[in-house]
Amino acid sequence: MSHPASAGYQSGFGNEFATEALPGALPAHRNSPQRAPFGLYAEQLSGTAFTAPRAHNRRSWLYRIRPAAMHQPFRQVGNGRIVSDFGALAAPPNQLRWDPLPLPDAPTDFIDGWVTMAGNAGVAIHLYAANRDMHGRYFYNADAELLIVPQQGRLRLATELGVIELEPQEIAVIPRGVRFQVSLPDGAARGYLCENFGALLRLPDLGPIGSNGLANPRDFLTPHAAYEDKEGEFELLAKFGGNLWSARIGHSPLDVVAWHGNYAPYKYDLRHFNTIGSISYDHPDPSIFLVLHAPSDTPGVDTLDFVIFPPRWLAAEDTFRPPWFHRNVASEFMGLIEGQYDAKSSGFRPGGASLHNCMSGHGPDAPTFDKASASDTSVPHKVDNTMAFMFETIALIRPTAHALASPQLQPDYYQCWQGFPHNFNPKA
Ligand SMILES: O=C(O)Cc1cc(O)ccc1O
Ligand SMILES: [Fe+2]
Repeated sequence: MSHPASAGYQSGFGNEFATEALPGALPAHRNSPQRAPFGLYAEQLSGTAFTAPRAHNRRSWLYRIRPAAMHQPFRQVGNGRIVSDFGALAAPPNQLRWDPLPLPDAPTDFIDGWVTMAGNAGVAIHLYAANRDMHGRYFYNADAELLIVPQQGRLRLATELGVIELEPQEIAVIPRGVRFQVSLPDGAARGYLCENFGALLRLPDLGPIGSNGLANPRDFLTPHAAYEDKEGEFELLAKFGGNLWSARIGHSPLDVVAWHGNYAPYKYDLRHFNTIGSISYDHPDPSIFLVLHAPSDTPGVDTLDFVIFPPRWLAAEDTFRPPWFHRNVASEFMGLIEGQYDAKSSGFRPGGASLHNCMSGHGPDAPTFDKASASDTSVPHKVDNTMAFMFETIALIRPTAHALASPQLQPDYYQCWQGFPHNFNPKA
């Protein structure tokens, strides 16, 4: 398998990067010289407490044409279909599944295209569907870091710290506070978003797996510095305290000419995931598919797990190979980027979503159960052309009113677990 090299990006997870779009723009050996090079303003962007332990401390130094403080006052604007209060409704214990969100008819940019599906204190889960570029409009999120999972159409993420070109089967993370603008090279785009309110996403420990495997750090890519030196009548939009606020700004805020530090956006190609599984018997817990997680203060318990189900070989003998029937203390919101998910024969479509909340029974649908119960497990089988994912959290994932009233909600989802025959025969 070969994929394009990391041309145009700096590689590594959480590294101390250093990059300048103009040679000499990055001050040497100090952050805040009396006068920064080329008349730039030095500015620190902190993503963790100043005193966070070194291993978790994230901040970057930005050398920019104008300080970030230079804009008109913010005024509150409508939140559109973005919801931040997840306590208002009773969350049903039903298994829920949605068809894909249709692409919009009216002109809709990446921010206007957010529809909040569900959330809790640790995460907010949205879909986006958009058909036009953010014209003269820049956005930042003071509430969370933003995990972007495109499903259809590429995204061009022009951020303060450089440009990320993103396509389906890749993900990006934009740190809290980083200003950015999204354009759509394919004219339309759709996908999933997860706001992470908890600890910053990090790579999991590997335990007995050893020093390599799952998502390898070198496959995470951070852009080089790139800046716009542009004056005009622009809008700076902020998501702050759950609400949207708008300010006029007379220049592009993407004016960072050089930066260094470890608080920066990144992308990762899910096709590079080193998938590990059983080569003897039994289907392991899905924690082996963990890409990134946000740990809580309790060891082993996460406020967000980002898990994928990539193409892989199934080789376990005398084993029911697809996901088993189960109930978990964790709550699971799933999406499908491409192909078919191996626990479901139909109905879970690319761009669609499902929600199996705390202790709600779920697992293979009836046709999948029948097929896997009868398959020949003496030969390996490749699950191919597929990419599903899961946002899993320790807290209940509470669907929004919109999600529960959505025309995409499948009222007959429960049917896929009806009609399992009574096979029990104590005399067999
Ligand atoms: O519900 C799901 O499909 C996700 C899932 C997959 C798996 O292989 C084991 C447990 C689990 O929750
Ligand atoms: Fe599950």
